[in-house]
Formats: sequence, structure tokens, C-alpha cells
Amino acid sequence: MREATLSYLKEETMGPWEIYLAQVDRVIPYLGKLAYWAETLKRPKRVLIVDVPIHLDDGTVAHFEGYRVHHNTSRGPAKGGVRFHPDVTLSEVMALAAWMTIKNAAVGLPYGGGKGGIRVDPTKLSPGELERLTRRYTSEIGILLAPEKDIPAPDVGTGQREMAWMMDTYSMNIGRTAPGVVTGKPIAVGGSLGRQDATGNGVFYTAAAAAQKIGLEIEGSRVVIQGFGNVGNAAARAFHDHGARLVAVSDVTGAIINEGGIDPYDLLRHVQENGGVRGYPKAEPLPAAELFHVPCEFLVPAALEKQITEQNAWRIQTKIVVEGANGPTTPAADDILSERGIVVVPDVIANAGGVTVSYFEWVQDFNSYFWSEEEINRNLRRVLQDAFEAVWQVHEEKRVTLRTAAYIVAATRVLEARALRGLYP
Ligand SMILES: NC(=O)C1=CN([C@@H]2O[C@H](COP(=O)(O)OP(=O)(O)OC[C@H]3O[C@@H](n4cnc5c(N)ncnc54)[C@H](O)[C@@H]3O)[C@@H](O)[C@H]2O)C=CC1
Ligand SMILES: O=C(O)CCC(=O)C(=O)O
Repeated sequence: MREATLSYLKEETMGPWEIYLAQVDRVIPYLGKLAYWAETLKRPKRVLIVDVPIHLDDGTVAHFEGYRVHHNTSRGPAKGGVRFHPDVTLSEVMALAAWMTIKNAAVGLPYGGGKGGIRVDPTKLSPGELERLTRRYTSEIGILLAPEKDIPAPDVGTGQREMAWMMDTYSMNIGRTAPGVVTGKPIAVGGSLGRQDATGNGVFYTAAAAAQKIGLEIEGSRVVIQGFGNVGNAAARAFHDHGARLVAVSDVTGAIINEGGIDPYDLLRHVQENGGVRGYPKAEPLPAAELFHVPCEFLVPAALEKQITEQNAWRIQTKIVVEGANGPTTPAADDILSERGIVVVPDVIANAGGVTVSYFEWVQDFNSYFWSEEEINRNLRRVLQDAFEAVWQVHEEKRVTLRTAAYIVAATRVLEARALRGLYP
């Protein structure tokens, strides 16, 4: 089904923010009276651009540009990760923040949407330089942070280590330990069991829910994954643990294929020792551009935005695309996949496992009472299955894609909150 879009831009000129706006345009006709408030979704609430100067190890000073965006706070504090990547732009962070608004509402978490980032290649900095960068950035965006106001978490290029530095810097600045200001922390400083693998596990849970709807078995199915970082490798292990076969995988160093199956645990050891999937001895090299054309039942983009486009969507040979990454599919590619009968489990549901366990972590930090990993994973699966089911119903009732269905559910919740709160305090 091809959905109406007000998009006036060609795909190649669309940045992440324009892609987000086109996705919102598609949902407005389904919002009824709430469409009156839809402009709220098209504007970030606040945007902060910061200069982050640090001393490099050689004694010189380097300046980096950082951002923190609150897209919407109608349903609760801003929540979303921090990206360290050389291609980070304000437009990208605005889109990532907006996708957090939609994601948190689609899953029913009491949060708005936020996101942050620094334009930096973290692989070029020493651990000391990275710590100074993270701490200075945290202080610079400190005017926006608080456990009830804005709670960062990991994204591309950041992880537990950076979250511990952020929590410590914020705590030093306010004079008391505040574990609830950041999620995705190490367990020893108030992190939650299950957070590390939560996004990848959530990719698997939502993939399994979609598979069940179309009568597809996980056992014996083939999986292709783009990106073997936090999300990609945890998703690979979850599929493998449930009897699926990882046949091809890529990261920034290259792509590899083995039709007989790749053991993700063994591949992870290789990546930890060698810095990437390239050169993995139990698979053949594959041109990176061919990855999406490898026949499979599940295709999981788990790297960056704008990877599935009108250029390659025609050649994708899968049953279900499960978006581990944020914004990997353009609106034009969405139309092509939909016309070809390929199910797309959209990012705002598929990768919501991370923020869901972040929410559990935040609740645990407030209570200083910690749950077992079994409780975390059971609750995570329930939350994602319920969210998926609600979205699937709208998809069937309104005959729209799962993405538009998720946006209908989420936008309705956000705009109801906006309308109830009114415009003037
Ligand atoms: N970490 C989290 O909890 C969450 C992450 N996400 C999204 O998942 C995606 C991946 O994030 P993480 O795994 O956390 O990042 P990460 O930094 O741990 O891993 C990123 C992976 O992508 C690979 N990559 C980068 N450029 C690539 C390219 N052009 N082709 C193939 N592979 C490439 C990298 O080599 C690495 O393997 C991002 O879109 C992120 O926003 C979404 C929800 C939560
Ligand atoms: O865990 C979180 O708070 C946010 C994770 C994130 O940045 C995302 O879902 O894209």
C-alpha cells in the first residue's frame, strides 16, 4: 500500500529530520481532531548547541561541537541517547530526538523525547581524551539535565563507560550522587541487569511477534545483520539462541557471509580482538553493498540512518525487516517494501527494548531496589509484545504500514497529553 505523503523532497536530498517530517505527514490524516496540535510534532521544543573544548594528550586544545535536543516533553522528561560519531549533525540529533518522542509514546513509557551527540570520531581519541570530552560535554549540557528533566543513555559510539563518566560529572556538579540522571550505566554504579543486551533482545522479541503474525518459524530461519555493535551483536545472539542462522553480517570494517551459519559468540570474540568483522576466518568476504541482497527471512539494519533506500529496496530478499537502527529506511523505500509485501517492524517499536530497560533502570535507581535479570527480560518482552499487538491492530484496521500504525498510536498519546496540558501555563 502506498501512503499519501506531503514530502516534496527527493530522497537523496532528505536528511534524517526531513525523513522524520515526511513520516509525520503520513500520520496527520489519521489523527482526527488531534491534528489541530500536529505542529507540535514538527518542531523541537529546545535545541542546545555547545562548544566542547578539551586538552588533547599532546597538550594542544581541540574544540568539538555537541548538541542536546529536547524534541517533546508533553508526556514526561526528555529521554534518549548520546551519539559520538564523525557525521553527527544538528538535523540528525533533532530527528533522533523526535524518534525518541514517538518511540517512548508508542511503547507507553512516561517520557518525552531527547537526544544528544558530539561530532567526533571516538576511535581517534585516547581513553583520557574521551573522558575529558564526555565530562566537558556533560557540564556544558548540564543546564538541561536532571533525573526528572532529561536522562541521557548510550547510542552509537558510547556505552557504559561514558554513562558512568556522565553520571559522575553531573553528580560532582550538584554535590550528591544522582544515579537516575543517566541510564545504561555499569551495574556497580546503579545500572540495570539486562540493559546491555536490551535493544538487541527487543529486536528479537518484536521480530518473533511479527513472524508469528505471518506464520514464519524462527527455528531454521536465516538472518542478515548490518552493524555488529551493541544492538547488532546482541540481536545476532538472541536469534542464534532461538535456532536461527546468521548468514551475513557487516560493520564499518566490511561484510562477511557464510550460508552455513556464523556463530555470533565466536564472531564477537574476533571483533573484540581485531576491531571488526573483517578477516573473520570462518566466513567469506562480501562486498558491503551486497549485504542487503542476501536472501534471508529477517534483515536487521543495526547501524545508521538511510541505509534502505529506493536504490536497494527493490533487491532486498527478505520476509521481515526489523529496524534495530534508528531511521534506516527512507519513506520511498518504505513504499517499495510495502508494495513487495515485505513486513517492516519500525525502529520505534523494534529498537525500543533499550529505552524500556532504561526506564526500568531509572525506576530502580529512584527506589534503590534492583530486580533480577529474569524479571527485567520478562517485563521487557511483555511491554514490547503489548506495544507490537496494539500497533498490529491499527495496521489491520486502517490498512497502513506498521510504521504509520506506530505513529498513529504514539502521536495520539503525545497530542492528547499536549491538548490536555493546554498551551499556556
Ligand atoms: N545502543 C542502544 O541501546 C540503542 C541503539 N539504537 C540504534 O541502533 C543503531 C546502532 O547503535 P549501537 O549498536 O548502539 O552502536 P555501536 O556504536 O555499538 O555500533 C554501531 C555498529 O554499526 C557499524 N557501522 C557503522 N557504520 C556502518 C556502515 N556504514 N555499514 C555497516 N556497519 C556500520 C559499526 O561498525 C558498529 O558495528 C543506531 O542507529 C542507534 O541509534 C537504537 C536503540 C537503542
Ligand atoms: O535508553 C535510552 O534512554 C535511549 C536509547 C536510545 O537512544 C534509542 O532508543 O535510540
